[in-house]
Amino acid sequence: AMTASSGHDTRLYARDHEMVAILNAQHQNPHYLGDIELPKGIRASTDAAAVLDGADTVLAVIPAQAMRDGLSKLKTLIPQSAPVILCAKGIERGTGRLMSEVVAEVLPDHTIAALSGPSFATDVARGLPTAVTIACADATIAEELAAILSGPAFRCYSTTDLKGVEIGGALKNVLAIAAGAAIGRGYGASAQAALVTRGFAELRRIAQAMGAKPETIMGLSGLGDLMLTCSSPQSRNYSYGLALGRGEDLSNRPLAEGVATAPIAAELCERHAIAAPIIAAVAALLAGKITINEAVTALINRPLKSED
Ligand SMILES: NC(=O)C1=CN([C@@H]2O[C@H](COP(=O)(O)OP(=O)(O)OC[C@H]3O[C@@H](n4cnc5c(N)ncnc54)[C@H](O)[C@@H]3O)[C@@H](O)[C@H]2O)C=CC1
Ligand SMILES: O=C(CO)COP(=O)(O)O
Repeated sequence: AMTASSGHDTRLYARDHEMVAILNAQHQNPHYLGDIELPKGIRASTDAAAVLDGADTVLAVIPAQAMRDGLSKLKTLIPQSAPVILCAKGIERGTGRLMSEVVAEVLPDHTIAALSGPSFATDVARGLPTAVTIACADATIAEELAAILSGPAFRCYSTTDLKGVEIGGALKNVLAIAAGAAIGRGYGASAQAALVTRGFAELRRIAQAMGAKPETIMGLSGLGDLMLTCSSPQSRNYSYGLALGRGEDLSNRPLAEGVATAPIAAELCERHAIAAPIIAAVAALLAGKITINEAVTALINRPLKSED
């Protein structure tokens, strides 16, 4: 919707024939976006070759855990000259790879960029004002992509800090589960603010260890998306946490990327001796190893330390 609103010829590949037919005929995507009117310029198809033929830029909007498989199937169809913009927020389970590292393995000769920041799909589709960050190691390409994607209500900042952008996007989902779980369990807004703030300290620590820039973590793709995702039931990760906290049934829920990212993020922190007790608690909670009450008690009773 954002590229079409900015006047670009926008083609969408999807596997679901019914969704494609409805999108082309009614300019809506009822299952994901309700009755929101999408730009008429979007043309959807189940024919990946036709969609990708001659594309100048490719946006990869596949869940993080399916990114390797999804792009592997399409790799011969993606034009060599087209930068691939990753929109998934997560760390690959099993390998611990960031999405750009996964894609570098699948499409080693392509320019890779990542688009991230506080942006609920429904807000963007409605044309509500949104600001995000696009990262690419090549500053000129990052600026070009920011110009291409920006539109009347969509403002795109650019950076060369690909890792920083990816780490923020992946970890805010894990922290949103913690925030939602605390609210769902009835711990209140003060506990929520404490979890988000100390979760942000963990994010900063991990980012520093991975060589990301502090400015990126303080920016839209870090703090910005953390604020959004940890405070709104519109977030699937936050609402997953809410349901967990309330003891609700967790089957058949929409995608919550933090569920898959939490264990691998916790493992990476442990391996690199980075203190990340909230991320570790989310992983343990999701694995059924501890209860929310035990997690909160353990966090609050950790040895006292300086606030860094
Ligand atoms: N929905 C949102 O507000 C935002 C989502 N994101 C990120 O975008 C990524 C995707 O999220 P959503 O689109 O919301 O998820 P979704 O679950 O709503 O849709 C994902 C789509 O990918 C398709 N898919 C799954 N595996 C595939 C494969 N192997 N090949 C081709 N298609 C495949 C699914 O059929 C589905 O249509 C996630 O990492 C999410 O964190 C980022 C910003 C905002
Ligand atoms: O990343 C998002 C907004 O920036 C969407 O968050 P959820 O995946 O938690 O819905």
